Amino acid sequence: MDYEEYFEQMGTDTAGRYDISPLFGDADTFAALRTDLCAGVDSEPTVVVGIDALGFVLGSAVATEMSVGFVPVRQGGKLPYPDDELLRRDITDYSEDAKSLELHPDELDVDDRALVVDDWIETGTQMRAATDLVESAGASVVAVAAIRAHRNEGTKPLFERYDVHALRTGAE
Ligand SMILES: O=P(O)(O)OC[C@H]1O[C@H](OP(=O)(O)OP(=O)(O)O)[C@H](O)[C@@H]1O
Ligand SMILES: Nc1ncnc2[nH]cnc12
Repeated sequence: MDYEEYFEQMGTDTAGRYDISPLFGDADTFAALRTDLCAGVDSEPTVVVGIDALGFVLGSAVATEMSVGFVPVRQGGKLPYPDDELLRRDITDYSEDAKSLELHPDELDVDDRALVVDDWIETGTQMRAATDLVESAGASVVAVAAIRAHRNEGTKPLFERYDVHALRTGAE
C-alpha cells in the first residue's frame, strides 16, 4: 500500500497529530504495513530496536517479519536498573516536552546490526537519541524505518548517516 492509503485510515487531533492506531486494528492494513516497512531493507539486520511507545508496536511486528529479536528503547525511569547500569539521553522533541530515553546496553551485542523503528520522525530528536544509544552500546545501526520521516535540519544527520526507510519523506 502507498502512504496515501495509510494516511486515509489515520485519525487526527486538533493539533494535527495523526493517530496511527487504526492502522494496527485492521489485520490486512497491519500486515501490509509491516511488509512495507521491511521493503527495501537489504542490510540484513540482526535485531530490531523500537522506540517507546508506538515504535514497540511497529518494531516488534517488523522483528517478527524479519525473524530477528526485538530490543526496546524505553522512556526514562521505566527500566528496573540503577542509573549507572543504563545508557540515557535527555531530549526535547517536537512536543517541546523534556523527556529521556534509556537502553540497557546488555540487550545488544557489539556485532549486532540494528534496524531502528519508530512510527514518525518529525524533528528527528527521538530517532537521533535512539541511534546514539545503540551505537553507545557498541552495536551498529544499519537502517532506520518509520511510516513518515520529515526532511529538515534535525533529520538531516539521519538521512546522511543511515538508510532511512519511510513510506513518505518530504519537508512538510
Ligand atoms: O522526531 P521527533 O520530534 O522526535 O518526533 C517523533 C516522535 O514523536 C512521537 O513520540 P511520542 O513520544 O509523542 O509518542 P508515543 O509515545 O505515542 O510514541 C513519535 O512516536 C516519535 O517517537
Ligand atoms: N503521530 C504524529 N503525527 C504528526 N506529527 C507527529 N510528530 C510526531 N508524531 C507525530
